[in-house]
Amino acid sequence: MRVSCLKICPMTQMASYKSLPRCSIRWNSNFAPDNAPRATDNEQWLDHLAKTRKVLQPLPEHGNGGYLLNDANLPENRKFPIEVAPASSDSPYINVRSSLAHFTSIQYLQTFNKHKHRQGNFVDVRIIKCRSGSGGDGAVSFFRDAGRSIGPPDGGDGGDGGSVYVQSVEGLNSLSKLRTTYTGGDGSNGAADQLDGARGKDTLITVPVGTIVRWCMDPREVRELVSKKIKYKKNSNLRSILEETKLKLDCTGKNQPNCIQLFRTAYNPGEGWVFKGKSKEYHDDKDWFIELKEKVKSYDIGLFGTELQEDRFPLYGLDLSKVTEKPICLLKGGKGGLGNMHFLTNLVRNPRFAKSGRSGLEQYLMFELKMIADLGLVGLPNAGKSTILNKISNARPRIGHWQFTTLSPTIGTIKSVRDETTFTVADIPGIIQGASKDKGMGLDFLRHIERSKGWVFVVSIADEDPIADLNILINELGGLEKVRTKNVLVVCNKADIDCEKPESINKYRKIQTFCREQSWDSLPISALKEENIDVLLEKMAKCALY
Ligand SMILES: Nc1nc2c(ncn2[C@@H]2O[C@H](COP(=O)(O)OP(=O)(O)OP(=O)(O)O)[C@@H](O)[C@H]2O)c(=O)[nH]1
Repeated sequence: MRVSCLKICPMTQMASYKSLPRCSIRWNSNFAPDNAPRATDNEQWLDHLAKTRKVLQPLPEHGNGGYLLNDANLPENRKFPIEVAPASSDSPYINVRSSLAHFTSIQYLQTFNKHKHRQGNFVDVRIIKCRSGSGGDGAVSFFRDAGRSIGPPDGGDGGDGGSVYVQSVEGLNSLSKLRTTYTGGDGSNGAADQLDGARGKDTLITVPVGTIVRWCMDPREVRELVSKKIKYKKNSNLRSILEETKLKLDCTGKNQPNCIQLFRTAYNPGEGWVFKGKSKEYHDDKDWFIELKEKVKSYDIGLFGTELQEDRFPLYGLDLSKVTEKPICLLKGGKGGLGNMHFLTNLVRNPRFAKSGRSGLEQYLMFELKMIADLGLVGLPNAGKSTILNKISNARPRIGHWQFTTLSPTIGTIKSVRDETTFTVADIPGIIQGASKDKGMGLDFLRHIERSKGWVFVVSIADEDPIADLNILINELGGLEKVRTKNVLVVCNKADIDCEKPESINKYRKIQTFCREQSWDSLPISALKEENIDVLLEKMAKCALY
């Protein structure tokens, strides 16, 4: 029995249907495997490579940003400040310098890891080590049979390494279940009888919709770097050190850099051989091997060129704001090495060498979950945000009379009374003065309302100066300019407290005037007593949907 299969010779790039022998099958000992590349095929291929070397130079032109990770996936906040340093004339890359704070997460560098103390299982930032598999080595083997002690080379190619993929799916709402490391399987080595090695197993990272994947530095390296800097600058804080430390990256992109170029640790073109029997030194002395290496160099250059095209990661990250139909490749596995059957020529009769597989890629990637809610509730701690969400939706965030009862965001879904359309509202932890400098719970949770259409400011009318509270919130959120990019509604909660007193009315009037100047809507409510909730819902729907 013989199995018919399609075998493509990487040298001739020609495909032919031939019979492929399988190990357990007895067959005519006078015949070597008939689909092995022959000496003439191989010579033609090697000559062809030598002639086409110029065509296969590593890609000097700036690619369009990779085959999968293209512009369409860039997040909205893609414009973080970068300095583009003019690349040297011989470099095919654009050098980009940007603050380390853009490529790391402060949560992972703080000794007190805030994310571990949140409510429930909610985790919205993870730094994950990803490694794609290495390609297997080509095999050095010769056909043998009863009547033939040594036949033509029949070593198969190594299998390709497994890749790391990511896919966003519905039904998940935390990154807590992600592993700390994802590794693609290594490709198996080739074997005798022209058997190619098995492909390494791919690995898939499943994340919630709304996750952004960014390239980042090894957190251990960043921690070392920061601790060294803190020794010299005693008074500086973590955030300012990250802001001041600039990171230089090789990027690609036509006019503007858009992808970070990743490099594999592997051999130079023409190198990367696996020897069996005789050593590398023995072969390096031989003219025929030097000549062969020169020719194979072209094959390697072509291979490295393809890798350079594929091994790129979007500078501003990969935005998985919708369900991804097919998994997206983050890190591609290494290519398997060529078996010795490809090196039989009229001059090289017994190639006791094969090519080794290409290494995989190892990178740290930061997964950041940005929940996608139509409206975000923002307010100082204790303003009554959770109470509002509790009253208007089925969500049950924690409510308490102490500050920072809410430690993680909660999303509630609301059905508009008027036209039955639904919208979502996110309750995030309270913001205090200095939150942008990491005071209180910091501003990390803002990521969850960054993409919201509207922001609902909740102030407590029972507080001494609600207008000052509103200004604190606006300043911490980045100032009026930034706030104006959203639909804004200002809700004065706790209107049941001292509602008849002229001071309370005055406080509300001041807010009303301020809002009118900004063309924002405002209204007083009592979430606790459910007063004015219907009007609130109507105004919220307007804010979220129009
Ligand atoms: N009198 C009165 N009390 C209210 C009203 N709304 C909320 N409260 C109370 O205010 C306190 C804080 O309410 P929360 O809803 O937890 O406030 P929060 O803004 O979510 O607070 P953080 O979780 O710290 O951000 C609770 O004791 C509520 O019962 C209201 O309309 N009137």
